[in-house]
Amino acid sequence: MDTNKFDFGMVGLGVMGRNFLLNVADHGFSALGLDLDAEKAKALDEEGAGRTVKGTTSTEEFVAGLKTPRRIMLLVPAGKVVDSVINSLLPHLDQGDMIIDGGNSHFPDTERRNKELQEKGFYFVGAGVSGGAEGARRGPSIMPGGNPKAYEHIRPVLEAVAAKVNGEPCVAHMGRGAAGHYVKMVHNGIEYGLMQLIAEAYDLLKKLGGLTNEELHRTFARWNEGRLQSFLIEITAAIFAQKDDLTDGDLVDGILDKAKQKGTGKWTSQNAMDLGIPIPTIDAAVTMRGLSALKDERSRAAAHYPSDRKIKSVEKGTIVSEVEQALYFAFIITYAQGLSLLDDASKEHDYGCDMEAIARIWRGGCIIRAALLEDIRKVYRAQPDLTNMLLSNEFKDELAATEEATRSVLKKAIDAGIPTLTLSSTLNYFDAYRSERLPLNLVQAQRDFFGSHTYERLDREGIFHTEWGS
Ligand SMILES: NC(=O)C1=CN([C@@H]2O[C@H](COP(=O)(O)OP(=O)(O)OC[C@H]3O[C@@H](n4cnc5c(N)ncnc54)[C@H](OP(=O)(O)O)[C@@H]3O)[C@@H](O)[C@H]2O)C=CC1
Ligand SMILES: O=C(CO)[C@H](O)[C@H](O)COP(=O)(O)O
Repeated sequence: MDTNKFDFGMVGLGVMGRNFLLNVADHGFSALGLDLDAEKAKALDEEGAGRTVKGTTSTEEFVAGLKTPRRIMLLVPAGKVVDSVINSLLPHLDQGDMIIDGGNSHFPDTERRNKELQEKGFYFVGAGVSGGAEGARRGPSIMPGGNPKAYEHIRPVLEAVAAKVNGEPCVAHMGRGAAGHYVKMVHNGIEYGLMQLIAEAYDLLKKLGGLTNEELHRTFARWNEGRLQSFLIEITAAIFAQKDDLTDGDLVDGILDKAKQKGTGKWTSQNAMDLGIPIPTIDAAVTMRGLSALKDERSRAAAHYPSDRKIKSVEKGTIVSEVEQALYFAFIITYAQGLSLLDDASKEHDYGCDMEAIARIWRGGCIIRAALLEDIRKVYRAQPDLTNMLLSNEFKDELAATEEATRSVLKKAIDAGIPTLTLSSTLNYFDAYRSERLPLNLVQAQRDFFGSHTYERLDREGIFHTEWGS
């Protein structure tokens, strides 16, 4: 009865939705798209020519055109739009239909929508999608969570369209409730951390080593052939080679140094704070976006505190080698921080996340894909209950081997007055994490001194309070 109807529906035919839907159609599923903008619906018809793809601006036509139980994905801006789209669809849907929110929704919203839709007899899947336009078109990494029965129903489509690494699709059920959007949020937090580390590496290479854009291009391209191999290193190499259409210079030099943010990095830091899980690399990266946005104030501060600090140049080979080691050291620790947050959140929210599956599906399609994730996957396959991958033997030797270069480059950065908030936070996290004794005994004493907050002792059990100074 449904034979002339479409297999899969998409609401939102912008950058992600249009490309994702064309990808669905490439894999033999008929695909119907809805957007309020007639131009976008028409563009889908044109781009989808030769495949079973159609765009519409009518919600009624869209819903009526889909096979039941319906599989409807939303790729619309996160926030109120998602609720508004769901509310516009609901009166037309049948029990058992499924809505998949593929945008970057905040996980508490997903939790709420999950409950509300389940109570009304519909399935809801909060699914993180990563890979940008190209990923959506050719194979993203997909992080669906929620009811496992719902996942089984969309699994064939998602496995077909997802990126593949060694034949394995970069999609898996992430866990119960809002697990999919939680995992995507942390993915983006790691993304912020890695991007800022790369930006600091660029600053160090340029200011300490005097590398030109051409040399930066070649350096990053070479790094991408080695252990730093990753999407972000690859695109960074390409960025340094990009000429500016509007001037004779290189495009990177003409771009305003104010980084925007949509909120996923900040949410990661906020939730990590709520759970008490330290992720200082990601926190520092979010802070640096904030600092970058204060461009006018920074200009005033630069005039207020002029620096006559001489930058002692470093031989190019030395700085390139040290920065490569520091980046590798920091990449490992950034993934470790993000995954330790996920491990804790999974327990706290009862998501039931499989850490190996997360590392596996991040190996391809997404923005943080990297060769390193294969090693991380192996760690969690061998020790699924590890709270922090730094406790495994896998990275012990590599961290030991790259630690000295990280210290060396940071000393030079401090001497030269080059900001390295993210890289130095990463090293400090490592130093603190492996310190059996931290000076926080003094903080406990201070808390007890001014607020009778009590303390525990090293030498005996119990809770103590002292009348300090008496
Ligand atoms: N761009 C990226 O690289 C990535 C984005 N994401 C996430 O995916 C989601 C979509 O992002 P993206 O594709 O970039 O955003 P776009 O703004 O490019 O596309 C969103 C589309 O949704 C349409 N839309 C808005 N409201 C409605 C509605 N009520 N009914 C139907 N269509 C509607 C918009 O139309 P109109 O413009 O006319 O309002 C637009 O075509 C976001 O949550 C984003 O954070 C996730 C990973 C990567
Ligand atoms: O989800 C993504 C990739 O995985 C998006 O590209 C992300 O929204 C970019 O975030 P921001 O605008 O905050 O830098």
